[in-house]
Amino acid sequence: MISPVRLALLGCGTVGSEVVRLLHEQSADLAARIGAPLEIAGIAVRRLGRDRGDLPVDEALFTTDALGLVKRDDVDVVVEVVGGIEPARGWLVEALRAGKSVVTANKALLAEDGAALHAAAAEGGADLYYEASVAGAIPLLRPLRDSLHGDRVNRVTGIVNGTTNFILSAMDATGAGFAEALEEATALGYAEADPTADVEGFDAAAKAAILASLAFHTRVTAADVHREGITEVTAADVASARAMGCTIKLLCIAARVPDAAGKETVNVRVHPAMIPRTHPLASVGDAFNAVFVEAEAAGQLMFYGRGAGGAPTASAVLGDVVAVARNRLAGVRAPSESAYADLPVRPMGEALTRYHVSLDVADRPGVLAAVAGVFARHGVSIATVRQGSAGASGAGAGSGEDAELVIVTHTAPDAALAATVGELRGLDIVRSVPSVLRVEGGA
Ligand SMILES: NC(=O)C1=CN([C@@H]2O[C@H](COP(=O)(O)OP(=O)(O)OC[C@H]3O[C@@H](n4cnc5c(N)ncnc54)[C@H](OP(=O)(O)O)[C@@H]3O)[C@@H](O)[C@H]2O)C=CC1
Ligand SMILES: N[C@@H](CC=O)C(=O)O
Repeated sequence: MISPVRLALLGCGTVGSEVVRLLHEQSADLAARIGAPLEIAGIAVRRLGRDRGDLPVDEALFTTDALGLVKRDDVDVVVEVVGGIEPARGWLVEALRAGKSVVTANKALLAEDGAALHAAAAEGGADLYYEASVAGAIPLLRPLRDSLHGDRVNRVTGIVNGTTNFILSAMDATGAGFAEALEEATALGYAEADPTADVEGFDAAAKAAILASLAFHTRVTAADVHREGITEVTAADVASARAMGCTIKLLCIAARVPDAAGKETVNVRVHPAMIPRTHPLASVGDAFNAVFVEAEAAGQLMFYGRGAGGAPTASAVLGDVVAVARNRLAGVRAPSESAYADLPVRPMGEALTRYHVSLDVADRPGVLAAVAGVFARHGVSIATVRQGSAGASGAGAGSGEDAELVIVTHTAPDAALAATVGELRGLDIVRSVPSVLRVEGGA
């Protein structure tokens, strides 16, 4: 009789409870695929006695001693779906050093200190799998880690946060403002009680760091990622994007870029951006995720699906569990990730992109020339200018004394645009600068 592969499940919340359910419902298939049954050795949670609905699991398996569970001799594989940096890092380093393979969905930890986990895995000869940490159910990390290993990935552009995509899609569809769309996302259970990590871009920045590290065989941490959230995106921005044939998405962008001396660097950023409605990512609505990968030989690839939620994320977790269990039975471990490139991370000020700038200005002769002069002084070339009456946010809206200028630039360094906007804000002819948005993807 083949001995079971025994799992320590750390966490039994949104994702963990679905892992338990799938392990139960698919136990026969999983055993057939692995060549041995999977068994839950224990489940670590924060509080015992909590109502866990009709979860098909023996209450006696629950413990609050996660580290004790990890250290048990009868545990082969550790599945971590708790989240956060500590104590998760301590548990996983302990498991990996002891030769127990780890499956985790913990993007925050991987983005902050993935190097410590990889080092512990190498030391213990264990596997470290984390497909669920980026874009939930979408098979994305293993294609980057395995299938595209013969190619050279140059750029990854993604919508990797479901909550913000739901909010921006709702704003685009209904004309709602940010607060109203967030309220809807909360009512539907997409946004958490504290939505800060999602709406301020922290969640997407962690995913961007993981994607960039894998795509470019280097180490990028969350601290290396330029991050802006969507809280400043207004209904007026969304309407303006629409008028240009664009929509606004929170994008995660990781790209190889040469520096001035031609040396390769990486630029990794998360921010809202206008993209043309014809772009493959523009039609990604609701809480879906999608990631667009550009590789030298493969060309353009698109990965699409559910990036959040208990069951979709548990699907990715179990896929990893099957892989590490098979490796364990075969007595092998996946080759370690090749972070050989050690590419410098480019400062955001040097990132090149286009901009959509809206200005409320005094409507009198010479103003357009003065504004254009500021852009020219900072080396930012203007592509188009549209003038209308001052927007709803403009100080002189409806007075006939002010006008709204919407300027779209050619590609320019971020620092040059920031200096331009800084100088514009100091001019008495400029009443306000209600919005500055980046424009991506050929609009
Ligand atoms: N939810 C999602 O859609 C996705 C989540 N993820 C990632 O998956 C992980 C889990 O997320 P999610 O399921 O939503 O989180 P939840 O908050 O729903 O669940 C967390 C679980 O961890 C347990 N826990 C918390 N602290 C401790 C502790 N100190 N010791 C032992 N157990 C503890 C909680 O116990 P108790 O039940 O007693 O409260 C709970 O069971 C995170 O890393 C998240 O980023 C990744 C992709 C999508
Ligand atoms: N909060 C995240 C879910 C997990 O990654 C999201 O909204 O995408």
